[in-house]
Amino acid sequence: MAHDIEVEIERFIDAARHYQQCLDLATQNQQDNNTEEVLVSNLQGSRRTLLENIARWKNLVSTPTEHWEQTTINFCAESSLRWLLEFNIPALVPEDDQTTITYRDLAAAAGVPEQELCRILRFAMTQGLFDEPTPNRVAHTPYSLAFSRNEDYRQVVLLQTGFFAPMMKSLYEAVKSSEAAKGRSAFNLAMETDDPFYAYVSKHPELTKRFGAGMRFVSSAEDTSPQFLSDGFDWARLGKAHVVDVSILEFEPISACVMVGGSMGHVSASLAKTFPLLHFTVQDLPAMVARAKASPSASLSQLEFVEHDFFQSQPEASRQADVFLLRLVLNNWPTSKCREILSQIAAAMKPSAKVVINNFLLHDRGTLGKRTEALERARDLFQMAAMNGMERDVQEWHELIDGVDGLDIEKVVPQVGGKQVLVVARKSAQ
Ligand SMILES: C[S@@+](CC[C@H](N)C(=O)[O-])C[C@H]1O[C@@H](n2cnc3c(N)ncnc32)[C@H](O)[C@@H]1O
Repeated sequence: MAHDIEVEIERFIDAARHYQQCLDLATQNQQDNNTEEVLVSNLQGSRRTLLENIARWKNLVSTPTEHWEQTTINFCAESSLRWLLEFNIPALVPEDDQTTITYRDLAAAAGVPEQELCRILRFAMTQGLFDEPTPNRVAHTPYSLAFSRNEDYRQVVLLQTGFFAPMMKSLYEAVKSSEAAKGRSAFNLAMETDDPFYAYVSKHPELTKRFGAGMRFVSSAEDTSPQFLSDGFDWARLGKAHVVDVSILEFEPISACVMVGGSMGHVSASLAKTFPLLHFTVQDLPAMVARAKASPSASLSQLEFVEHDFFQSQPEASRQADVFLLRLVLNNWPTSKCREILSQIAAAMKPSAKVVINNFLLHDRGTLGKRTEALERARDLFQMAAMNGMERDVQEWHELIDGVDGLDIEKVVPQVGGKQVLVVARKSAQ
């Protein structure tokens, strides 16, 4: 244990030294654009290493009592954050770093009681959110300022704290009352609805808006770009071919500069641009198809949108398809449901057709940094709570496909240094 701590201290000091060197170089400001790119990437790397080290340290040095204390801090942090963002407090604090606002003026501007505001802000300040540089006057920190400058960031955190958090907290009740056996999830319990997750979100405009903001924010913060899908499968070799993409993207259009042709069917749209000989049939439920047909993607001649429920037999036209593409779909469903979806596809496949699955990959325990692993596992728990879905590791992808009559796995390709995986399957020999 003492040795572990010693090694951890050395790692931490190394990362901190590296971080400081990067900062020093950056402030000397004598570099050209190329050096600046390297510096930014080095800074990013050493910042992440520091965060990973801190996560390991916390686990290493905390006693059970301190973990309990941390849990108290965590749930207060979550609820105070929601309170401050719902009342849009960040937008009411002056952005200029020389200017501050009194608690009284801030409370009046937000229309909230001064005493509650003050108590909630003083807790939030312990988490790096806002500051009180002189008594009774509130100022921004870089963290609180980000909410005032980036509305998508505010919306995505409101989605987490106001919608995802209650859903995650119902995981216990969901298992206790065997909701999965009734086709329901923790989400159904928390929201007191029988609607499936996506149907519920699309019926609630405020939630749909928050999801749209969430998708924009996540696509700028994480590498979920379709580039890996484009590079990882030999699309060019198909020549003139027909691809059935079994789902559209779920929520509001993302700006055309982020995703080719708007978000509706953005993955097919992006592949269509790179591989002009491919023709795409993009399927989804009726409401999604109606929205897609009204989006900019509808004008692309290589794309057609078709209503289809993937638990039903594929339309006759799919029998000529060369590829069935499932991107970020199967993690939304438990294995038995995934097999139903894949069986419908297998039944429609011509002998030379392929199934291409693009999803997140669960890495083996202990092979990633603690914080990265926690985020990956959190994504898996989110799928469990929302839709009884799951993220899968390499073995689980094999098990899933092996359990589908008429499909054989061809290859599983993890993204090097990334979060994604490509699973390619072919029709079993008769
Ligand atoms: C996570 S999104 C897929 C995202 C998209 N493929 C992408 O890569 O961005 C899941 C999609 O599955 C669709 N979906 C859910 N149930 C469906 C069903 N029974 N049949 C067809 N599509 C369905 C939803 O409407 C939603 O568009």
